Amino acid sequence: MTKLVLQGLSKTFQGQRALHAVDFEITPGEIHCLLGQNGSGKSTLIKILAGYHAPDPACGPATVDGRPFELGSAAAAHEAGLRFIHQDLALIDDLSVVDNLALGGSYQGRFWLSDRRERRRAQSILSEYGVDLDAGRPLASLGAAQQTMTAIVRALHGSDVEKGVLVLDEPTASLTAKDKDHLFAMLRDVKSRGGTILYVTHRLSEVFELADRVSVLHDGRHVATRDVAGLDHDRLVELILGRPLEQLYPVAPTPGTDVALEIRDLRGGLLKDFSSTVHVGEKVGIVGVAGSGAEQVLPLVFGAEKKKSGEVRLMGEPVEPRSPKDSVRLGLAYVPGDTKRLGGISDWTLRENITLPKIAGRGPLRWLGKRQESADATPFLDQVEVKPRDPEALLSFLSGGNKQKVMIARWLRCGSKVFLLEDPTAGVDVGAKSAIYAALNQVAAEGAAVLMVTSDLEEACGVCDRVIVIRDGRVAATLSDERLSVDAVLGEMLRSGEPSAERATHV
Ligand SMILES: Nc1ncnc2c1ncn2[C@@H]1O[C@H](COP(=O)(O)OP(=O)(O)OP(=O)(O)O)[C@@H](O)[C@H]1O
Repeated sequence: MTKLVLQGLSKTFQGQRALHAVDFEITPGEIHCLLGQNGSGKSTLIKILAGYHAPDPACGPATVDGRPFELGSAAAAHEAGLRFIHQDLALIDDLSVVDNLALGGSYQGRFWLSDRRERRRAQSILSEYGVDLDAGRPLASLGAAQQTMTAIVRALHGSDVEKGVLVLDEPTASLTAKDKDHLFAMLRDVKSRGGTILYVTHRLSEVFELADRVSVLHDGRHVATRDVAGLDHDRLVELILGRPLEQLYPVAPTPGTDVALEIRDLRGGLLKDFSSTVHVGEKVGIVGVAGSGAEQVLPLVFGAEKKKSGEVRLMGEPVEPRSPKDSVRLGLAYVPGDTKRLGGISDWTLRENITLPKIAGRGPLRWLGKRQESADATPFLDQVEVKPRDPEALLSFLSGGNKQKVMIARWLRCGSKVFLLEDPTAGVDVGAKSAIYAALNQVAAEGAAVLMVTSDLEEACGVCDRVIVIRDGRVAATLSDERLSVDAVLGEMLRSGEPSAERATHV
C-alpha cells in the first residue's frame, strides 16, 4: 500500500542537478522524515510536489493513492490532497493573521466582508488549535514562532489532512521547545486520524521522537529508506553525512576572566530586567519560551531595537550604539534569527554578502578588486562548509542552511569582539553544525565573547559554558557545569510564576 509515489524525479537548475532520478514512496498513515545535508535537494523535492518548480522533462509518474497527478502544478497538488508548510512559510507580511489564514481558502462572508466577523472566526480557529495569538495583528509584527504557528493552522484548518499528505519543511527551525511540543501533539493527532506526514528536519532528536521511517538524500540522490526503530543516532548521522561524525560538540577552550560584555538592567519590549556579563572567550546561551523576552536581548544590545533603559559595556567602556553600523564599528557582530528578513541580500553574490559589513580595499585609494574580495571571502566559506564553494554564486540560489552559513561566515570575517547569535545553526545540517561550533570555539580562543539565543536546548547545553533562562522578562536562572542539562533548562523555562529577584542567579 502506498500513499505517495515519485519515480525518477530529476531537477536541474542552470545546468546543476539538484535531484537525480529520485524514487521515493510513503505509506499511508506514517510520519516519514526526509533527511539530508544542506543542499541535498529536500526543499527542491518538496517545491516540485507543491507545484512551485517544474521537474525536468521525462520524469516518471507521481501518484497519490494510486492516482497519477501532474508534478509542477500547484492546483494538481491541492486537488491530490497535498498540504504544505514551507521553510519560508509562504505567508504575507503586510497582511494580518486573519487575512493570512484566509489565503488560499476563503473568508466567511459570501457577499460582503465584515472585519469583525472575520476576526472573530480567525480567533476561534486559532483557539481550536490551541494557538494563543491576536488574530488582528499584522503578520510582520509577530515573532518567528508565532508566524510558524499561523502557517501550521492555515495548512491544517479546513483541509481533510487525514485524507491527503501534510508536508512540513523544517517547521521547528524557529520554534521554542514548548511550541515544538504543541506542534508534535498536532501532528500526532493528524496521524491518529489516519493522516500521512512528510517531515523535513535537521534536528535528529525529532526523528526519534516523531517518525516511523526516514529517507535520506545525498547530493540529490535517494540513498536510503529505513525504519526508525532499527536506527540509533550515530547510524542516522552516518547515513546523512556518508561518514561517521567524530564529535558534534568539539572540546571548547576555557573562558578567560576579563569581562568582554556587561549588560546592566536592560529593559525593552517584553524584557523587564536583564543583567549579565560575558567573559572573554566565554560562550553564554540565553533561552526562554516564546514571549518570555529572551528573543529581545540581542536586538536591544546590538541597537537594532530601542531599549527603554539599561547599560551595555564593551571591554569596560559604556557603548550606546545608535545604529547597527555603529555596533559593527564598536566590534559587535549580530546574526539575527530571521535571516530571511534581516540577513543577506538575495540578489548579491556570496562574495558581496560576506564582505558587506567590512569592505577591505587595497592600496592608497582603497580599491575594491573582485579577485581580492573573493580571495578574502573564500576561507570563511570553507570554514563553515558553504556549498556551493563559489564566491560568485548568488545568495538566492543557495539552500536555506547554506544561506545561514553565509551569515555566520560574514561575521567570522569581521574579527568582532562580541558575537550576538540567534539560533546560529537553525536549518543547518549536523556536519556543518559541528563546523560552526568549531568556528565559535576558534573565535572564543582568540578572545571573542559569544552570547547566543537558541531554541535548541541540546545545542545550548552542548556549546555554552553557561545558560541563562529568561522567564516573564527576567532572568530566572543561570545554569552551568553539573547543573547544566536539557531537563534542568527546560524545567526552569516552564516553571510558572515570575522569577523572584532572590531566586534568580545573576552572574
Ligand atoms: N532557485 C534555484 N536556483 C538555482 N539553484 C537552486 C535553486 N534552488 C535550489 N538550488 C540548488 O539546488 C540544490 C538543492 O537545494 P535545496 O534547497 O533543495 O536543498 P535542501 O536539501 O533543502 O537544503 P537545506 O537543508 O539547506 O534547506 C542546492 O545546490 C541549491 O543551491
